Amino acid sequence: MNAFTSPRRRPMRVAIAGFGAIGGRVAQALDEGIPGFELAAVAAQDKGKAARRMEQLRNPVPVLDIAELEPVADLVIECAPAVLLPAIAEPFLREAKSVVVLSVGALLAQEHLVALARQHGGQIVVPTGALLGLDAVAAAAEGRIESVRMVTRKPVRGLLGAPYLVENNIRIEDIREPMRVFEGTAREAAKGFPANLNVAVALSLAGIGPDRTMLEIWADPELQRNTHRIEVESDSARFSMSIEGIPSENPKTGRITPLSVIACLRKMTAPLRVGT
Ligand SMILES: NC(=O)C1=CN([C@@H]2O[C@H](COP(=O)(O)OP(=O)(O)OC[C@H]3O[C@@H](n4cnc5c(N)ncnc54)[C@H](OP(=O)(O)O)[C@@H]3O)[C@@H](O)[C@H]2O)C=CC1
Ligand SMILES: O=C([O-])CC(=O)C(=O)O
Repeated sequence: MNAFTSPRRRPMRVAIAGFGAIGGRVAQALDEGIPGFELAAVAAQDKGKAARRMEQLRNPVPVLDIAELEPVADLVIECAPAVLLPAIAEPFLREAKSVVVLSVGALLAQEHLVALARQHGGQIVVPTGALLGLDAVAAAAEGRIESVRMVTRKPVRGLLGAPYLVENNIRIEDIREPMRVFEGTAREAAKGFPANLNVAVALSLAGIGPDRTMLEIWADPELQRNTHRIEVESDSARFSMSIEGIPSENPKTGRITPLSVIACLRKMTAPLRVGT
């Protein structure tokens, strides 16, 4: 028996930083009940809007500022704009608590967070999110991986406003055919597409790192789903996998993303854990 699975353990108090497409759905699941966890508080920018959304929960919790979350929670789920990651994560990591990170791309520019977790005994958890197969990639990385390539295709509205497109004057609003808008490493993609390609960074952290994980991004005017296709070549296996995610209320974010967070929470306390 461990601290998480002990039946006598009091529920982990969860704070959700960001009450949008991901945070709202995870809050709903916690409100309906995930064994071993209880929702303690959320943070949002527009507190009035968040308070109205909160009315839909059976057991409403306070809407706080990010700085007020740590004292009331044992674990925080970061699902806010990427720039807020340090403000959300640092107080929890300093207290040896866990931080579930969705703005994974921001971790590359904030490497001190991993050092902070190591120093204080906290933990940063990156769920598979909108992707798939990170278990196989992590297993292959215990041997030798030669290459990891991902091709992402998104509907135009899922890419609009990305800094890389703006800075390079790449117009996709009126395209009539699929257009390749980016080719490069996961690290470069994280900078150029901070709200669209967290998955590429998650893939890179599970495997061979952000400078060797290669990525193509296509804008496709006919497409309805966020599509990621991954090819891995390693000394234990060659595998390819793809996922066609249905966009959520936020067209940049797939519906499966909050479900991945919910599954991740369940796995933390489950008496039977399946998958690495
Ligand atoms: N790892 C993965 O697989 C994926 C990761 N993501 C990433 O997850 C993150 C969240 O995505 P998503 O839920 O779709 O985003 P949304 O835009 O739907 O929600 C973001 C939330 O953050 C809140 N917020 C903004 N500023 C502040 C602030 N200063 N203090 C507190 N809250 C604030 C917003 O509040 P308000 O509404 O009041 O403005 C909103 O509730 C993004 O970084 C996204 O890129 C997305 C998809 C997949
Ligand atoms: O939903 C997706 O396809 C992935 C996504 O937005 C991200 O990685 O940020």
